Amino acid sequence: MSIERELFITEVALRDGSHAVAHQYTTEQVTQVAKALGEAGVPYIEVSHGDGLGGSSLQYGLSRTNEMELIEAAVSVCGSSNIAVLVLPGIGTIKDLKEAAKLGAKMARIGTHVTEADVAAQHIQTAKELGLETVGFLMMSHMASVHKLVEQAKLLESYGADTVYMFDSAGALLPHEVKERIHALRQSLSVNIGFHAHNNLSLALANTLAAIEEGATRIDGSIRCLGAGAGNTQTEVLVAVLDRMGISTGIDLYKIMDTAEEIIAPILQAPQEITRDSLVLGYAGVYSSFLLHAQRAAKKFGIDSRDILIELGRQKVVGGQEDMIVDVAAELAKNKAIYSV
Ligand SMILES: CC[C@H](O)CC(=O)C(=O)O
Ligand SMILES: [Mn+2]
Repeated sequence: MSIERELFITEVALRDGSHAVAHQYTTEQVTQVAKALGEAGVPYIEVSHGDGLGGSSLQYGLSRTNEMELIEAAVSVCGSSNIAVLVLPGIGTIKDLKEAAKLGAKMARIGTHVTEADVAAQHIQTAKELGLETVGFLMMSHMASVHKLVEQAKLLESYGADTVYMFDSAGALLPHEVKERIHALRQSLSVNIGFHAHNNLSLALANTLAAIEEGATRIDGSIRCLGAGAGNTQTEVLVAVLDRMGISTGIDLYKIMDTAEEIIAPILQAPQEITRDSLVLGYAGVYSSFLLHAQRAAKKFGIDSRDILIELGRQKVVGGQEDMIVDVAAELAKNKAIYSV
């Protein structure tokens, strides 16, 4: 039986949420979550290291479990849902992509920094050749003008992406800025438009609704907000709100709420609240996945993690420059020592 959906939700807790659990997912956890999400009727479930295939490293954080094992486990229990994998060219390789496809992944989501779309060409083309539904996405979209965003999105479309997403990776955008950007994308592209929010300024749902109003039909959610920083648009809340708006997602509201309460809540290492640090991510426009790295560096150097995040925002540090977090912390600690004598 085919389910009627006007809007397609990709659940990202098993990928974006990997940042929040320091990439420590076990096969048992992924199996339990993917099975429940499948039963709830979630169309796409993303499973990968937080930084995508191949992300397990000292730079990004070592995974507890090989992600191919997690993908295989999710595929075996997800029913008619599709498993998606995330790939950042430069981290994830074509070989990783082929391996994930062989294990049964059905969607590839290939992303770059908002000004670097050209590095995604080969990965997008390969994903299409592998028969995968293919998403191209642009991260840290608050850092580019609307004109630049559209230019880069058109490149992703020209490489063959079926859908182009705008990612508000820092949770820094305000609703009117989301509207303007999604409107421009909708006007300029023929493919599906998607949106991925972070809740650092408590705007994930408002921004998501703004994106939908402007024509986005592919939306990322994280159940119980399990994602980097303050997490993403909370899936079960989004499903309820869309239902009230008369927009069908094909997701069973009771089942997704039960999954959040009974399966996800016990996995959370800390409540997905907007803490002072996650608030600063949105305020300063810093990549949400930097949160735990900055907190660790703050502890090591005896300084306030907010100062590290503000400085990273000032220096416009982007994904892939995680080593800068320690450099910035060391510099701030040195200055603090100099000025305190
Ligand atoms: C893969 C890096 C990053 O976490 C992708 C993402 O979810 C974002 O930019 O928000
Ligand atoms: Mn994210």
